Amino acid sequence: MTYALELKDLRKSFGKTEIIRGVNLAVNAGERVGIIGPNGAGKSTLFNLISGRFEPSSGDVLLGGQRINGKKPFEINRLGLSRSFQITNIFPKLSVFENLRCGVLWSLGYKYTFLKFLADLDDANDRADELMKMIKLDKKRDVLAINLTYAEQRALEIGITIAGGAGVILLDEPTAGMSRSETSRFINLIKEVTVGKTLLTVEHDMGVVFGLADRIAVVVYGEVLAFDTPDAVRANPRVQEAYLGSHVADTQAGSH
Ligand SMILES: Nc1ncnc2c1ncn2[C@@H]1O[C@H](COP(=O)(O)OP(=O)(O)OP(=O)(O)O)[C@@H](O)[C@H]1O
Repeated sequence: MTYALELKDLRKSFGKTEIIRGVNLAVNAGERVGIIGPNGAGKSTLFNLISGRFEPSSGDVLLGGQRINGKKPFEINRLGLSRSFQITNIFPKLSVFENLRCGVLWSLGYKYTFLKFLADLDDANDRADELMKMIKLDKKRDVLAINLTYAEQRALEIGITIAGGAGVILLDEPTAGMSRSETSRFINLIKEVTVGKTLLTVEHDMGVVFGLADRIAVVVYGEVLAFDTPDAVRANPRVQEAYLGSHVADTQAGSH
């Protein structure tokens, strides 16, 4: 069976310290996976290994069965994996439409001539329009990104992330900094725009991860302690002991 994304005995050391310590994870196509764990557990490092920002010390990362470790982030992107960052990477002085069109054109690659660029432009315009509707910013088409609300900027960021049509999407704390009502609306938006795609998110907010993920990977000290459905993770005594205890108690008390 080919997985959308597979990590095989993945390890990463910085100096003498092993931060990722033999991670195995197999994600099915179309699955939504939330990665949770205490501060410093290695979640961001894992994302950096998957997206090609860091090279693993050993082990493999497979995208659709193809080994991608050692490849550059842009090469991995062209192979169908797209990542958004906690820090938004939108162009503040471009409009919503222009930002999305840049995302589309970038995904087509740098290696084209001006004539090819012009030929692609019509398609890029159509695709940017389509994305704008998906992220519900069509009424803000010509507004500069800098003048959007924070939640709108995050939506734009997601639009840019999915612009190239990647099948595997990595989102780093997509709802960080949002109010509660913005967060629940945003979870729905993420679900809508990633239908049919494979989604990995790093999350601190338990409400978000339990609302969004089909399966949750609990990372503790660079290892995957559990990888299971939200209910099974909630009920897992090892997870409760190592990490979730207080959150689970809160959740069960109905505080989210
Ligand atoms: N480039 C680096 N060089 C050295 N150490 C690093 C580097 N990147 C991360 N680390 C260390 O690896 C460990 C895991 O960090 P990482 O950022 O992956 O954790 P995290 O689970 O994402 O934490 P948080 O929830 O706080 O974002 C930390 O101890 C961190 O100091």
